[in-house]
This record gives sequence, structure tokens and C-alpha cells, in this order.
Amino acid sequence: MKIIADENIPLVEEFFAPHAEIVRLPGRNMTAEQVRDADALLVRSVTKVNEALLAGSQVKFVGTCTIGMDHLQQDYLTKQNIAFTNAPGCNANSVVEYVYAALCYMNIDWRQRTVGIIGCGNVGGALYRALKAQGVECRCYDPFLTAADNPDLAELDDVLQADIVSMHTPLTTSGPHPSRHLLSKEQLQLLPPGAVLLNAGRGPVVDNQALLQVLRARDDLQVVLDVWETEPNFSTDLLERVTLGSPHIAGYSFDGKLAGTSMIYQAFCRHFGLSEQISLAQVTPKVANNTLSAELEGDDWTAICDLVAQVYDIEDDDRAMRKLARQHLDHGVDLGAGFDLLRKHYAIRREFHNYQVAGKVKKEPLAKSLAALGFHFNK
Ligand SMILES: NC(=O)C1=CN([C@@H]2O[C@H](COP(=O)(O)OP(=O)(O)OC[C@H]3O[C@@H](n4cnc5c(N)ncnc54)[C@H](O)[C@@H]3O)[C@@H](O)[C@H]2O)C=CC1
Ligand SMILES: O=C(O)C(=O)[C@H](O)COP(=O)(O)O
Repeated sequence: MKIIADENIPLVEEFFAPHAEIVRLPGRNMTAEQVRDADALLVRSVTKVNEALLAGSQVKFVGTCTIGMDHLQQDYLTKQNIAFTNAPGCNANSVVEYVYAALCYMNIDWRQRTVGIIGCGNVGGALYRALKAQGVECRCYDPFLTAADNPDLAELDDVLQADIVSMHTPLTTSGPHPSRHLLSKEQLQLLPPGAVLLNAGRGPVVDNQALLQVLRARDDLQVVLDVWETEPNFSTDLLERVTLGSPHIAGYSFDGKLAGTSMIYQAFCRHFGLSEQISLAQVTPKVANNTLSAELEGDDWTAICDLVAQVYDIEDDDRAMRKLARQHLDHGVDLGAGFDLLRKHYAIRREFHNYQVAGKVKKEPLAKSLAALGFHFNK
């Protein structure tokens, strides 16, 4: 059996080598010629898996080691009887941790604000539950859910009135509620003074031209963008006006990436009737020096954000984006290639649940927040 796999999927050899010959390729430029004689294709979000890529091939299984599936031409795959699967929820924790890191960076204590969540599935739902556990007032917009799924559902316009709005929908262009340009100029203008908008879903869900216009006209908004409408290219003008910008790495915890590979491995084994030879636990390294210390007796907010910053300093990601934008503007460095390089060489980032807080956490509100964020600690 032959597998073609994106070069940026970790541990493909460890998982799949007992079952198949593996050829690694850059994901963004995979060609029909390259995949023609493959039985299975393992991709990430940068490969358009469509008729142009697969027509005439013998591919029978496509696995994307990501949550998002907007890069798969699903109707074509179904028509051709090609099995396909994603890795639902694999990096949901990572995206939620990105949101916390961004709010800490902006000095925003989410426990004192209302939070609007747009798209309440694996990522938005995890964020919602964690915030509710800390007593935060949430409003959620998700037209595919009912009050039985989520008692805090509200209309989109009401959700946009929250102090913090976080976007977690898939990118869709058809169906009853397409999400492309869900936030266009009209919706963006509804954001109240001082609002914070985060998009760590897919770039085109927020109309980037409209966002730029709104940010040119208003200086009372703070925007965090992990995803961009024209990836791998992005608007340097827009980057200049957002508070934090990053190269689509919200889901890039090492744990999330490994979970993605492992979930696709399991689906691959099921599809081809193979028995699994290796498990996620076997290949997940322990974090060396995983004890974190913070001033636990002082202000809760400082303690939480101190711990978050020790695990994930989001400012590094923002700095790298701004450096790339400067190199592009001053020296003509290719933005798209630079964006992909930042992602390819992304540092290893582990999720909060790998860390133990030193000392005893005696204060109940702090304990609630640390538990909600996933840290281990002693009471
Ligand atoms: N920036 C990054 O690194 C990452 C981005 N993502 C993006 O986040 C998206 C969401 O991930 P999950 O929560 O795991 O997916 P999910 O499928 O579990 O949940 C998505 C939710 O959005 C809702 N939804 C769909 N269309 C909507 C609309 N028009 N308006 C409001 N809600 C809508 C669905 O009903 C569902 O509850 C992924 O599809 C992916 O595009 C996911 C992981 C990492
Ligand atoms: O899981 C998703 O969906 C994502 O957005 C991924 O984290 C994106 O990673 P790449 O597939 O673009 O490497």
C-alpha cells in the first residue's frame, strides 16, 4: 500500500510505516501526478483535495489531520466512493488556550466580562464550558444547536454586543447558514465600544476588507486574528491595525497535532481492516520540567496569566508575523512563503494539562479558574 502524506504531519512514519510505503510531500503544492498511484492521502488544511487532484488516481482514503474540512471537495469524494475523515476536536484545547493567552496579553480579565461565542461545537463548546465553570456570562450564536444543547443561545446581533466575541465556526459557503463573511461590515459595526473580537476559526468568516475599513474608522476595538482571508497571504495593513496577529497556529499545540495524526491513523486502520500497532499514549512525550510557579497568594488574575505566559507566550507569534510583514514591505520577502515557513517551523507548544502548579492553591476562585484552564494543582 502507498501513502502520500503532507511533510508537516508529525509522526506519520511511527504510526503508518508498519502498514505502507510513505512518501512525504509539501502539502500546498501536491499535484495529481504525485498522488496518482497512492492508496491513501494524508493531508493538512493547505491541500485542496478536489477533482483536479484526484481524478484518475487510485486513492481510496483521504484523512485530514485537522478539525477543519473546508479544503475537501466532499461531494466529489462521496460521488467517487473515496472515504474521507477529519480529526474532530483534535486541537480544540489548543485553540481555547490561544484565546486565554490572547486575553491575558491584552490584560483582559474574562471573569469580569461577557463573552460571545460564535460556533459552539468542539472548540466553542469547550471554551463555553470552561468559562461557565468560572462563572462567566456567555452568549452563544450557533443556528444548528437548540436550547437543549446550550441554554445560552442568542441571536447573532445580541452575541455581538458582548464585551469579548470569539469566532469558532467552520468555513461554509452553502447550506442554510453559510459562514463565509458571517461578520461583514454591518455586523462589525455592531461591536460596542471597547469590544474585543477574536477569530481563530477560518479567515473568510470575517470579511477582512470590511474589518480593515472598520478599524480605520474606529480605534476603540481590539482584534485578534489567527486566520486571514487570503492565506497564506495576508493584509499587512490589517495586521498593523490588529492587537495580535498570528499565522494560523491557534491549533498548533504539539498535543493537538499528535492527536490529529493518531485519530487519522485509527480511521485508516478501520477503513483498511488493519489492527492498530501504536497508540497516542505511546508516542506522546512527557514534558520535562513541568512544574510552574506563580504568586498564588496575591492577585488571582496575575497568577493565572503568569502561568499561561510560562506555557505559551502568544506575543512571540505576533512578533514573528510583524517581522515577516516588515521584511515583505522593506525587502520584498514573499508573504505567503514566509507565512508557511512560520507554520512549518513552529516551536513545540504543549497544552496546559501537561503542567503542575507548584504550591497549594487555597483560594477557591483561583482554583476554579486553574481547573477550568486545565492546569494540575494541589488544593
Ligand atoms: N485556527 C486554528 O488553528 C484552528 C481553526 N479551527 C477552525 O475552527 C472550526 C470549528 O472547530 P470545531 O469547534 O472543532 O468544529 P465543530 O464542527 O465541532 O463545531 C463548529 C460549530 O459551528 C457551528 N456553525 C456552523 N455554521 C455556523 C454559522 N454559520 N454560524 C454559527 N455557528 C455555526 C456548528 O453548528 C458547530 O456547532 C473548524 O471548522 C476550523 O475551521 C479548528 C482548529 C484549529
Ligand atoms: O485543525 C484545523 O482545522 C486547523 O486549522 C489546523 O490547526 C490548521 O493546521 P494546518 O492543517 O494548516 O497545518
